[in-house]
Amino acid sequence: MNTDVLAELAATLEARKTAAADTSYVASLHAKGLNKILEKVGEESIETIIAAKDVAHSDDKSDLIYETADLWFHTLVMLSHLDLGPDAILEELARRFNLSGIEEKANRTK
Ligand SMILES: N=c1c2ncn([C@@H]3O[C@H](COP(=O)(O)OP(=O)(O)OP(=O)(O)O)[C@@H](O)[C@H]3O)c2ncn1[C@@H]1O[C@H](COP(=O)(O)O)[C@@H](O)[C@H]1O
Repeated sequence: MNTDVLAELAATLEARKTAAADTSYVASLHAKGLNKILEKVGEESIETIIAAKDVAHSDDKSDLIYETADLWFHTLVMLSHLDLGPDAILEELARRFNLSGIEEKANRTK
């Protein structure tokens, strides 16, 4: 797995926070604000679900890969808007290694 891609994308997203909205899609999302970013996350979530459902009727997974990439990308923009990067999420996933989902849920405080 290539986590360098996430790190490189996160660095680009950070740089785009101060870029001009007319030349950068990411900067245009930041300029429109959190509601617009969340709207895109919701839209891409639905498109990913539909693509996943469609895989059941076809061997072609290319749409699912494309839509999941759109979803991950917009989720990273959301995190960046809120001053978070993929590292925090990767650390949380790593913390859960060797912890069963049932045990993890029982230990949740929220
Ligand atoms: N990975 C992506 C990426 N994935 C998807 N998208 C864009 O996300 C948008 C989502 O597609 P939609 O069909 O929903 O877009 P849309 O219909 O125009 O959206 P609305 O106007 O309806 O809201 C498209 O404009 C895609 O080009 C991305 N835009 C940018 N990146 C990365 O971010 C970097 C910085 O991008 P800029 O800020 O544009 O320079 C790029 O170099 C890439 O690495």
